[in-house]
Amino acid sequence: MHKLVLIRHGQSQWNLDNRFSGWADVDLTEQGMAEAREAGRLLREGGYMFDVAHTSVLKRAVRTLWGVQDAMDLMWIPVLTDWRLNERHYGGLTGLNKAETAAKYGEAQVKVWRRSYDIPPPPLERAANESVHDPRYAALDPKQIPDTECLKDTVARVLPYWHEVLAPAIKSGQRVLVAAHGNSLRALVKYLDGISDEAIVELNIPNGVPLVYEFDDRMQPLNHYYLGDAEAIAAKMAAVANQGKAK
Ligand SMILES: O=C(O)[C@@H](CO)OP(=O)(O)O
Repeated sequence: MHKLVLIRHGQSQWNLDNRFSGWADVDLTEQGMAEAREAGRLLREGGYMFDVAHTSVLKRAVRTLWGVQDAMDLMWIPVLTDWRLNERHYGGLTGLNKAETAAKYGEAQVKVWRRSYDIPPPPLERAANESVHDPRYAALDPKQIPDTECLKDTVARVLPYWHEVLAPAIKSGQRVLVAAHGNSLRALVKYLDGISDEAIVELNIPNGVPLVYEFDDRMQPLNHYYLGDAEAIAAKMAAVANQGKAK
């Protein structure tokens, strides 16, 4: 049996401020850093060990990984960063307050923008898209840099990373840790669990909680579970869902 551990970053400043983040490179709050260290403590106490870690090119995921590695005394393992694990690009909603956006456009519209499978938020104007000039994306074909993304678009970049990099590593026996984002992990989980386009709308991933997947030798998922207190995790998931309420 093979295991994979996924973790969404801890609370970011824009999670706290309830703003759409997407590719904006927002840092963790003190609480977010504490969540990362607590996740590392849970993993260490659960006897987990990793040979390699993968994360996005956004500092909230990178710093969460560092917190986990530090708490596990695993700062020495190889880390690969890749834009394909980035958060879903939030287009023209990036930086806006979610509750204010719901008050303006309605909660139903905000839920469509946040959670629908194939309806993207309004796009950024290319001229306003700072990622185009960001050195971390310099190696990409400019066409690969999105102006907005729906979850389907995120699936289309996350799954090649799964098939080309993560799954072969896990199958070869490597113990892999992935620190990423709410929607890039929803993209992966949708694929692993065969979740329908309709059902994925209701799936919310909590900040800073290890999510363990078990696979058979053919990399078919057998089981998955969060580590930690079930009630606290359910409350964190509900809090994520409620961020789109007008208040
Ligand atoms: O703002 C974002 O980029 C994401 C994750 O924090 O938010 P949401 O849960 O609204 O998709």
